Amino acid sequence: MKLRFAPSPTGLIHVGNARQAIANALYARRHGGKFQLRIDDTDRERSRDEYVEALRTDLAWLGLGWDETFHQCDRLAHYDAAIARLKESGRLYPCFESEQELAAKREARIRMRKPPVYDRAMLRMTPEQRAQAEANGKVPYWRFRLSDRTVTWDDMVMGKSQVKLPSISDPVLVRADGTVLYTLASVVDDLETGITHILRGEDHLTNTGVQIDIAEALGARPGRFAFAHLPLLLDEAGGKLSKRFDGLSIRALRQDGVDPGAIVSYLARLGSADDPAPLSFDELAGSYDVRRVSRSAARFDMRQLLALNRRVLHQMPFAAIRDRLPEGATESFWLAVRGNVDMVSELRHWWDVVAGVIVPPVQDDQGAFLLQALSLLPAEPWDGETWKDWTGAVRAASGRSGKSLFHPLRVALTGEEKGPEMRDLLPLMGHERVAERLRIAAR
Ligand SMILES: Nc1ncnc2c1ncn2[C@@H]1O[C@H](COP(=O)(O)OP(=O)(O)OP(=O)(O)O)[C@@H](O)[C@H]1O
Repeated sequence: MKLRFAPSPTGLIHVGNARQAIANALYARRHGGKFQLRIDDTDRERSRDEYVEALRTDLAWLGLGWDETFHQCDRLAHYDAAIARLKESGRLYPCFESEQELAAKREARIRMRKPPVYDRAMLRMTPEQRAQAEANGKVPYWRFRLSDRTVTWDDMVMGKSQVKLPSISDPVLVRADGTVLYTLASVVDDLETGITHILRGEDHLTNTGVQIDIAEALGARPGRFAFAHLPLLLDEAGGKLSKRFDGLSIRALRQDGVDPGAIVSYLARLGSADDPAPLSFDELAGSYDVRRVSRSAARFDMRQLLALNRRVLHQMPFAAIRDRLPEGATESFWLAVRGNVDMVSELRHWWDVVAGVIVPPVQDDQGAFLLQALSLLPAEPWDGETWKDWTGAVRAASGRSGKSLFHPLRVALTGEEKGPEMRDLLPLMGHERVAERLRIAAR
Protein backbone atom coordinates (compact mmCIF):
# COMPACT_ATOMS: atom_id res chain seq x y z
CA MET A 1 0.00 0.00 0.00
CA LYS A 2 1.27 3.46 -0.85
CA LEU A 3 -0.30 6.89 -0.51
CA ARG A 4 0.88 10.30 -1.55
CA PHE A 5 0.48 13.98 -0.88
CA ALA A 6 1.07 15.94 -4.06
CA PRO A 7 1.02 19.70 -3.60
CA SER A 8 1.95 22.23 -6.23
CA PRO A 9 4.65 24.59 -4.86
CA THR A 10 2.71 27.73 -5.74
CA GLY A 11 2.27 29.19 -2.26
CA LEU A 12 2.42 28.40 1.42
CA ILE A 13 0.35 25.35 2.32
CA HIS A 14 -2.82 26.18 4.25
CA VAL A 15 -4.90 24.20 6.70
CA GLY A 16 -6.95 22.71 3.85
CA ASN A 17 -3.87 21.31 2.11
CA ALA A 18 -2.53 20.13 5.46
CA ARG A 19 -5.78 18.28 6.12
CA GLN A 20 -5.10 16.18 2.99
CA ALA A 21 -1.49 15.57 3.91
CA ILE A 22 -2.54 14.45 7.39
CA ALA A 23 -5.29 12.16 6.04
CA ASN A 24 -2.81 10.43 3.72
CA ALA A 25 -0.10 10.12 6.35
CA LEU A 26 -2.52 8.73 8.95
CA TYR A 27 -4.05 6.26 6.51
CA ALA A 28 -0.59 5.02 5.53
CA ARG A 29 0.47 4.66 9.17
CA ARG A 30 -2.77 2.95 10.15
CA HIS A 31 -2.41 0.30 7.48
CA GLY A 32 1.36 -0.09 7.45
CA GLY A 33 1.66 1.59 4.05
CA LYS A 34 4.23 4.00 2.63
CA PHE A 35 3.77 7.75 2.37
CA GLN A 36 5.15 9.64 -0.61
CA LEU A 37 5.64 13.38 -0.94
CA ARG A 38 5.42 14.36 -4.59
CA ILE A 39 6.13 17.89 -5.69
CA ASP A 40 3.81 18.73 -8.58
CA ASP A 41 5.99 21.33 -10.23
CA THR A 42 5.27 20.82 -13.92
CA ASP A 43 3.75 24.29 -14.08
CA ARG A 44 7.07 26.11 -14.24
CA GLU A 45 5.53 29.55 -14.32
CA ARG A 46 3.72 29.22 -11.00
CA SER A 47 6.11 26.87 -9.15
CA ARG A 48 8.78 28.38 -6.89
CA ASP A 49 11.74 26.75 -5.17
CA GLU A 50 11.12 28.70 -1.99
CA TYR A 51 7.65 27.16 -1.72
CA VAL A 52 9.13 23.66 -2.11
CA GLU A 53 11.44 24.44 0.78
CA ALA A 54 8.57 25.96 2.76
CA LEU A 55 6.24 23.03 2.32
CA ARG A 56 8.90 20.51 3.32
CA THR A 57 9.64 22.55 6.42
CA ASP A 58 5.95 22.92 7.26
CA LEU A 59 5.18 19.21 6.79
CA ALA A 60 8.22 18.20 8.85
CA TRP A 61 7.20 20.68 11.55
CA LEU A 62 3.76 19.04 11.65
CA GLY A 63 5.57 15.75 12.23
CA LEU A 64 4.50 14.23 8.89
CA GLY A 65 7.57 12.33 7.74
CA TRP A 66 7.59 10.77 4.27
CA ASP A 67 9.18 7.55 3.03
CA GLU A 68 10.04 8.88 -0.41
CA THR A 69 9.90 12.15 -2.28
CA PHE A 70 10.52 13.46 -5.79
CA HIS A 71 9.81 16.34 -8.13
CA GLN A 72 7.72 15.79 -11.22
CA CYS A 73 10.22 17.91 -13.13
CA ASP A 74 12.78 15.15 -12.66
CA ARG A 75 10.60 12.62 -14.43
CA LEU A 76 9.89 14.36 -17.73
CA ALA A 77 11.25 11.43 -19.76
CA HIS A 78 8.60 9.16 -18.20
CA TYR A 79 5.82 11.54 -19.23
CA ASP A 80 7.26 11.76 -22.73
CA ALA A 81 7.14 7.97 -22.98
CA ALA A 82 3.50 7.94 -21.91
CA ILE A 83 2.73 10.72 -24.41
CA ALA A 84 4.33 8.65 -27.18
CA ARG A 85 2.21 5.62 -26.25
CA LEU A 86 -1.00 7.61 -26.19
CA LYS A 87 -0.19 9.16 -29.55
CA GLU A 88 0.53 5.75 -30.96
CA SER A 89 -2.79 4.35 -29.77
CA GLY A 90 -4.60 7.36 -31.22
CA ARG A 91 -5.82 8.62 -27.83
CA LEU A 92 -3.87 11.87 -28.09
CA TYR A 93 -4.78 14.06 -31.04
CA PRO A 94 -3.31 17.33 -32.20
CA CYS A 95 -5.31 20.54 -31.95
CA PHE A 96 -4.73 23.91 -33.53
CA GLU A 97 -7.61 26.08 -32.34
CA SER A 98 -6.69 29.28 -30.59
CA GLU A 99 -8.19 30.43 -27.28
CA GLN A 100 -10.39 32.87 -29.17
CA GLU A 101 -11.70 30.21 -31.54
CA LEU A 102 -12.52 27.94 -28.62
CA ALA A 103 -14.25 30.75 -26.74
CA ALA A 104 -16.36 31.55 -29.80
CA LYS A 105 -17.35 27.88 -30.15
CA ARG A 106 -18.28 27.69 -26.48
CA GLU A 107 -20.50 30.75 -26.77
CA ALA A 108 -22.17 29.37 -29.88
CA ARG A 109 -22.95 26.09 -28.10
CA ILE A 110 -24.37 27.91 -25.11
CA ARG A 111 -26.56 29.98 -27.44
CA MET A 112 -27.84 26.73 -28.97
CA ARG A 113 -28.49 25.46 -25.42
CA LYS A 114 -25.93 22.71 -25.83
CA PRO A 115 -23.39 21.92 -23.09
CA PRO A 116 -20.15 23.85 -23.73
CA VAL A 117 -18.11 20.73 -24.42
CA TYR A 118 -15.28 20.71 -26.93
CA ASP A 119 -16.69 19.49 -30.28
CA ARG A 120 -13.69 17.39 -31.34
CA ALA A 121 -13.44 19.23 -34.63
CA MET A 122 -9.70 18.50 -34.75
CA LEU A 123 -10.30 14.78 -34.48
CA ARG A 124 -12.05 14.96 -37.83
CA MET A 125 -9.16 16.69 -39.55
CA THR A 126 -7.66 14.86 -42.47
CA PRO A 127 -3.89 14.23 -42.56
CA GLU A 128 -3.72 16.80 -45.38
CA GLN A 129 -5.45 19.46 -43.29
CA ARG A 130 -3.02 18.77 -40.44
CA ALA A 131 -0.05 19.03 -42.75
CA GLN A 132 -1.45 22.27 -44.10
CA ALA A 133 -1.88 23.76 -40.62
CA GLU A 134 1.69 22.82 -39.70
CA ALA A 135 2.99 24.19 -42.97
CA ASN A 136 1.33 27.46 -42.02
CA GLY A 137 3.53 27.53 -38.91
CA LYS A 138 0.95 26.31 -36.42
CA VAL A 139 2.25 24.04 -33.63
CA PRO A 140 -0.29 21.65 -32.17
CA TYR A 141 -1.20 21.03 -28.54
CA TRP A 142 -2.63 17.64 -27.71
CA ARG A 143 -5.95 16.51 -26.31
CA PHE A 144 -6.82 13.15 -24.85
CA ARG A 145 -9.81 11.48 -26.48
CA LEU A 146 -12.03 10.49 -23.56
CA SER A 147 -14.00 7.26 -23.77
CA ASP A 148 -17.70 7.40 -24.42
CA ARG A 149 -18.72 6.04 -21.02
CA THR A 150 -19.57 6.85 -17.44
CA VAL A 151 -16.73 6.10 -15.05
CA THR A 152 -17.81 4.87 -11.61
CA TRP A 153 -15.99 4.12 -8.39
CA ASP A 154 -16.81 3.46 -4.78
CA ASP A 155 -15.37 6.48 -3.01
CA MET A 156 -14.30 5.93 0.59
CA VAL A 157 -15.82 9.29 1.60
CA MET A 158 -18.32 10.25 -1.11
CA GLY A 159 -19.75 6.75 -1.63
CA LYS A 160 -20.84 5.62 -5.12
CA SER A 161 -19.39 8.23 -7.46
CA GLN A 162 -19.55 8.72 -11.18
CA VAL A 163 -18.29 11.01 -13.91
CA LYS A 164 -20.01 11.08 -17.30
CA LEU A 165 -17.09 11.49 -19.66
CA PRO A 166 -19.22 12.57 -22.67
CA SER A 167 -20.17 15.70 -20.74
CA ILE A 168 -16.52 16.73 -20.33
CA SER A 169 -14.23 18.32 -22.92
CA ASP A 170 -11.31 16.18 -23.98
CA PRO A 171 -8.52 17.47 -21.71
CA VAL A 172 -5.34 19.00 -23.07
CA LEU A 173 -2.47 16.86 -21.81
CA VAL A 174 0.43 18.37 -23.79
CA ARG A 175 0.95 22.08 -24.42
CA ALA A 176 2.14 23.45 -27.75
CA ASP A 177 5.64 23.81 -26.30
CA GLY A 178 5.65 20.05 -25.62
CA THR A 179 5.31 20.31 -21.84
CA VAL A 180 3.05 17.90 -20.02
CA LEU A 181 0.04 18.90 -17.94
CA TYR A 182 -0.53 17.82 -14.38
CA THR A 183 -3.49 15.61 -15.34
CA LEU A 184 -1.24 13.19 -17.22
CA ALA A 185 1.92 13.52 -15.13
CA SER A 186 -0.04 12.65 -12.03
CA VAL A 187 -1.46 9.43 -13.54
CA VAL A 188 1.95 8.33 -14.84
CA ASP A 189 3.51 8.84 -11.40
CA ASP A 190 0.68 7.15 -9.54
CA LEU A 191 0.98 4.11 -11.82
CA GLU A 192 4.75 3.89 -12.00
CA THR A 193 5.53 4.59 -8.36
CA GLY A 194 3.01 2.09 -7.05
CA ILE A 195 0.41 4.37 -5.49
CA THR A 196 -2.60 2.32 -4.35
CA HIS A 197 -4.84 4.81 -2.50
CA ILE A 198 -5.55 8.40 -3.51
CA LEU A 199 -6.96 10.67 -0.80
CA ARG A 200 -7.46 14.23 -1.99
CA GLY A 201 -9.83 17.19 -2.04
CA GLU A 202 -13.24 16.98 -3.67
CA ASP A 203 -12.05 19.64 -6.11
CA HIS A 204 -10.52 16.63 -7.90
CA LEU A 205 -13.73 14.62 -8.38
CA THR A 206 -14.07 15.31 -12.10
CA ASN A 207 -10.33 14.87 -12.52
CA THR A 208 -10.67 11.41 -11.05
CA GLY A 209 -13.10 10.35 -13.77
CA VAL A 210 -10.72 11.65 -16.42
CA GLN A 211 -7.65 10.17 -14.78
CA ILE A 212 -9.21 6.74 -14.43
CA ASP A 213 -9.82 6.84 -18.19
CA ILE A 214 -6.23 7.90 -18.87
CA ALA A 215 -4.83 5.26 -16.50
CA GLU A 216 -6.80 2.56 -18.31
CA ALA A 217 -5.64 3.88 -21.69
CA LEU A 218 -2.11 3.38 -20.35
CA GLY A 219 -2.91 -0.24 -19.48
CA ALA A 220 -4.05 0.00 -15.85
CA ARG A 221 -6.65 -2.51 -14.79
CA PRO A 222 -10.07 -1.16 -13.74
CA GLY A 223 -10.15 -0.45 -10.00
CA ARG A 224 -6.38 0.00 -9.89
CA PHE A 225 -6.68 2.84 -7.33
CA ALA A 226 -8.88 3.26 -4.30
CA PHE A 227 -10.16 6.84 -3.94
CA ALA A 228 -11.33 9.08 -1.14
CA HIS A 229 -12.33 12.67 -1.87
CA LEU A 230 -12.45 14.78 1.26
CA PRO A 231 -14.64 17.88 1.28
CA LEU A 232 -12.83 21.17 1.05
CA LEU A 233 -12.19 23.09 4.19
CA LEU A 234 -13.73 26.56 4.32
CA ASP A 235 -12.62 29.54 6.35
CA GLU A 236 -14.69 30.83 9.25
CA ALA A 237 -16.82 32.98 6.97
CA GLY A 238 -17.51 30.02 4.67
CA GLY A 239 -15.04 31.28 2.03
CA LYS A 240 -12.54 29.32 -0.01
CA LEU A 241 -9.01 28.94 1.32
CA SER A 242 -6.20 29.95 -0.97
CA LYS A 243 -2.45 29.64 -1.03
CA ARG A 244 -2.39 33.28 -2.08
CA PHE A 245 -3.71 34.61 1.25
CA ASP A 246 -1.60 33.20 4.01
CA GLY A 247 -3.81 33.96 7.02
CA LEU A 248 -4.53 30.28 7.50
CA SER A 249 -1.19 28.98 6.29
CA ILE A 250 0.65 26.49 8.45
CA ARG A 251 3.48 29.02 8.51
CA ALA A 252 1.26 31.70 10.06
CA LEU A 253 -0.06 29.30 12.70
CA ARG A 254 3.49 28.32 13.55
CA GLN A 255 4.54 31.95 13.87
CA ASP A 256 1.56 32.56 16.13
CA GLY A 257 2.86 29.85 18.43
CA VAL A 258 0.23 27.16 17.81
CA ASP A 259 1.49 23.67 18.64
CA PRO A 260 1.91 21.33 15.65
CA GLY A 261 0.36 18.44 17.60
CA ALA A 262 -2.78 20.48 18.16
CA ILE A 263 -3.03 21.33 14.45
CA VAL A 264 -2.67 17.67 13.46
CA SER A 265 -5.17 16.53 16.11
CA TYR A 266 -7.64 19.19 15.00
CA LEU A 267 -7.37 18.63 11.25
CA ALA A 268 -7.36 14.84 11.55
CA ARG A 269 -10.84 14.82 13.02
CA LEU A 270 -12.42 18.09 11.92
CA GLY A 271 -15.54 17.35 9.89
CA SER A 272 -15.62 13.70 10.89
CA ALA A 273 -17.69 11.55 13.22
CA ASP A 274 -14.91 11.74 15.85
CA ASP A 275 -14.47 14.79 18.08
CA PRO A 276 -11.07 16.47 17.92
CA ALA A 277 -9.00 15.39 20.93
CA PRO A 278 -5.39 16.07 21.93
CA LEU A 279 -3.80 12.86 20.67
CA SER A 280 -0.36 11.93 19.37
CA PHE A 281 0.11 11.01 15.70
CA ASP A 282 0.28 7.33 16.58
CA GLU A 283 -2.85 7.52 18.70
CA LEU A 284 -4.69 9.27 15.87
CA ALA A 285 -3.41 6.71 13.37
CA GLY A 286 -4.52 3.85 15.62
CA SER A 287 -8.16 4.79 15.21
CA TYR A 288 -8.06 6.60 11.86
CA ASP A 289 -10.88 5.74 9.50
CA VAL A 290 -11.32 7.92 6.42
CA ARG A 291 -14.85 6.56 6.02
CA ARG A 292 -15.82 8.55 9.11
CA VAL A 293 -15.09 11.84 7.32
CA SER A 294 -18.30 13.72 6.58
CA ARG A 295 -19.38 14.43 3.00
CA SER A 296 -20.22 18.04 3.70
CA ALA A 297 -17.74 20.89 3.79
CA ALA A 298 -16.06 21.55 7.12
CA ARG A 299 -15.28 25.00 8.51
CA PHE A 300 -12.00 25.80 10.09
CA ASP A 301 -12.68 27.41 13.47
CA MET A 302 -9.74 29.14 15.12
CA ARG A 303 -11.41 29.07 18.55
CA GLN A 304 -11.75 25.30 18.39
CA LEU A 305 -8.12 24.97 17.37
CA LEU A 306 -6.97 27.20 20.21
CA ALA A 307 -9.11 25.30 22.71
CA LEU A 308 -7.42 22.10 21.56
CA ASN A 309 -4.05 23.78 21.59
CA ARG A 310 -4.63 24.71 25.21
CA ARG A 311 -5.46 21.10 26.08
CA VAL A 312 -2.38 19.85 24.25
CA LEU A 313 -0.12 22.32 26.08
CA HIS A 314 -1.78 21.58 29.40
CA GLN A 315 -0.69 17.96 29.33
CA MET A 316 2.66 18.43 27.60
CA PRO A 317 5.73 17.26 29.52
CA PHE A 318 8.73 19.58 29.84
CA ALA A 319 10.94 17.43 27.61
CA ALA A 320 8.52 17.79 24.70
CA ILE A 321 8.50 21.58 24.79
CA ARG A 322 11.91 22.45 26.16
CA ASP A 323 13.28 23.60 22.79
CA ARG A 324 10.45 26.03 22.27
CA LEU A 325 10.63 27.66 25.69
CA PRO A 326 12.40 30.99 26.23
CA GLU A 327 16.09 30.52 26.92
CA GLY A 328 16.80 29.51 30.50
CA ALA A 329 13.22 28.46 31.24
CA THR A 330 13.05 25.62 33.77
CA GLU A 331 10.75 22.67 34.30
CA SER A 332 9.13 24.31 37.33
CA PHE A 333 8.38 27.37 35.18
CA TRP A 334 6.74 25.18 32.55
CA LEU A 335 4.68 23.27 35.10
CA ALA A 336 3.56 26.57 36.66
CA VAL A 337 2.36 28.17 33.42
CA ARG A 338 1.30 25.36 31.09
CA GLY A 339 -2.30 25.31 32.30
CA ASN A 340 -2.75 28.99 31.52
CA VAL A 341 -1.52 29.50 28.01
CA ASP A 342 -3.37 29.14 24.71
CA MET A 343 -0.23 29.44 22.63
CA VAL A 344 3.51 28.93 23.00
CA SER A 345 4.05 32.55 22.00
CA GLU A 346 2.52 33.67 25.33
CA LEU A 347 5.33 31.98 27.23
CA ARG A 348 7.75 34.80 26.52
CA HIS A 349 5.61 37.12 28.59
CA TRP A 350 5.34 34.72 31.54
CA TRP A 351 9.05 34.11 31.47
CA ASP A 352 9.59 37.87 31.73
CA VAL A 353 7.17 37.88 34.65
CA VAL A 354 9.21 35.35 36.62
CA ALA A 355 12.74 36.00 35.39
CA GLY A 356 12.85 39.30 33.51
CA VAL A 357 11.62 42.81 33.73
CA ILE A 358 8.02 43.95 33.63
CA VAL A 359 6.63 47.30 34.60
CA PRO A 360 3.65 46.74 36.89
CA PRO A 361 0.87 49.29 36.51
CA VAL A 362 0.46 51.91 39.24
CA GLN A 363 -2.66 51.09 41.23
CA ASP A 364 -4.54 54.05 42.62
CA ASP A 365 -5.11 53.96 46.38
CA GLN A 366 -3.20 50.70 46.88
CA GLY A 367 0.19 52.21 47.77
CA ALA A 368 -0.07 51.85 51.54
CA PHE A 369 -1.39 48.33 51.28
CA LEU A 370 1.38 47.23 48.91
CA LEU A 371 4.07 48.72 51.18
CA GLN A 372 2.53 46.92 54.12
CA ALA A 373 2.65 43.68 52.13
CA LEU A 374 6.29 44.43 51.28
CA SER A 375 7.16 44.79 54.96
CA LEU A 376 5.71 41.33 55.63
CA LEU A 377 7.49 39.58 52.76
CA PRO A 378 9.29 36.54 54.26
CA ALA A 379 12.98 35.92 53.75
CA GLU A 380 14.09 33.23 51.27
CA PRO A 381 14.24 30.27 50.73
CA TRP A 382 10.74 30.20 49.23
CA ASP A 383 8.62 27.22 48.29
CA GLY A 384 5.05 26.29 47.38
CA GLU A 385 3.81 27.37 50.83
CA THR A 386 5.33 30.88 50.80
CA TRP A 387 2.41 32.58 49.04
CA LYS A 388 -0.07 31.16 51.55
CA ASP A 389 2.07 32.11 54.55
CA TRP A 390 2.76 35.60 53.23
CA THR A 391 -0.83 36.45 52.24
CA GLY A 392 -1.99 34.99 55.58
CA ALA A 393 0.23 37.48 57.38
CA VAL A 394 -0.94 40.33 55.09
CA ARG A 395 -4.57 39.39 55.72
CA ALA A 396 -4.08 39.50 59.50
CA ALA A 397 -2.29 42.85 59.38
CA SER A 398 -4.54 44.60 56.82
CA GLY A 399 -7.88 43.08 57.65
CA ARG A 400 -8.44 42.50 53.93
CA SER A 401 -9.62 39.23 52.42
CA GLY A 402 -10.72 37.72 49.12
CA LYS A 403 -10.35 39.82 45.99
CA SER A 404 -9.27 43.00 47.81
CA LEU A 405 -6.37 41.05 49.30
CA PHE A 406 -5.21 38.99 46.33
CA HIS A 407 -6.00 41.14 43.31
CA PRO A 408 -3.67 44.11 44.03
CA LEU A 409 -0.84 41.71 44.83
CA ARG A 410 -1.30 39.71 41.62
CA VAL A 411 -1.45 42.84 39.48
CA ALA A 412 1.61 44.33 41.18
CA LEU A 413 3.67 41.18 40.75
CA THR A 414 2.60 40.03 37.27
CA GLY A 415 1.03 43.05 35.60
CA GLU A 416 -1.95 40.81 34.79
CA GLU A 417 -5.45 40.37 36.18
CA LYS A 418 -5.33 36.63 35.69
CA GLY A 419 -2.77 33.92 35.15
CA PRO A 420 -1.04 30.91 36.64
CA GLU A 421 -1.26 30.14 40.36
CA MET A 422 0.61 32.73 42.41
CA ARG A 423 1.84 30.00 44.75
CA ASP A 424 3.80 28.56 41.81
CA LEU A 425 4.99 31.88 40.39
CA LEU A 426 6.19 33.46 43.61
CA PRO A 427 9.15 31.14 44.30
CA LEU A 428 10.20 31.47 40.65
CA MET A 429 10.28 35.28 40.90
CA GLY A 430 12.34 35.43 44.06
CA HIS A 431 12.50 38.01 46.82
CA GLU A 432 14.42 40.75 45.07
CA ARG A 433 12.11 40.95 42.05
CA VAL A 434 8.94 40.75 44.15
CA ALA A 435 10.13 43.47 46.51
CA GLU A 436 11.06 45.76 43.66
CA ARG A 437 7.70 45.34 41.90
CA LEU A 438 5.80 46.06 45.09
CA ARG A 439 7.84 49.22 45.53
CA ILE A 440 7.21 50.37 41.93
CA ALA A 441 3.50 49.56 42.06
CA ALA A 442 3.14 51.43 45.35
CA ARG A 443 4.40 54.72 43.95
N1 LIG B 1 -9.66 24.25 0.94
C1 LIG B 1 -9.19 23.02 0.84
N2 LIG B 1 -9.61 22.08 1.73
C2 LIG B 1 -9.14 20.83 1.67
N3 LIG B 1 -8.25 20.41 0.76
C3 LIG B 1 -7.79 21.28 -0.13
C4 LIG B 1 -8.23 22.64 -0.16
N4 LIG B 1 -7.59 23.27 -1.17
C5 LIG B 1 -6.78 22.34 -1.76
N5 LIG B 1 -6.91 21.15 -1.16
C6 LIG B 1 -6.21 19.91 -1.45
O1 LIG B 1 -4.83 20.07 -1.17
C7 LIG B 1 -4.08 19.14 -1.92
C8 LIG B 1 -2.88 19.85 -2.55
O2 LIG B 1 -3.30 20.48 -3.71
P1 LIG B 1 -2.73 21.77 -4.37
O3 LIG B 1 -1.33 21.98 -4.01
O4 LIG B 1 -3.10 21.72 -5.81
O5 LIG B 1 -3.60 22.85 -3.57
P2 LIG B 1 -4.39 24.14 -3.99
O6 LIG B 1 -4.59 24.91 -2.70
O7 LIG B 1 -5.60 23.74 -4.75
O8 LIG B 1 -3.33 24.93 -4.84
P3 LIG B 1 -3.32 25.68 -6.21
O9 LIG B 1 -4.15 26.91 -5.96
O10 LIG B 1 -1.87 25.96 -6.41
O11 LIG B 1 -3.92 24.75 -7.21
C9 LIG B 1 -5.07 18.52 -2.91
O12 LIG B 1 -5.44 17.26 -2.41
C10 LIG B 1 -6.26 19.45 -2.89
O13 LIG B 1 -7.44 18.77 -3.16
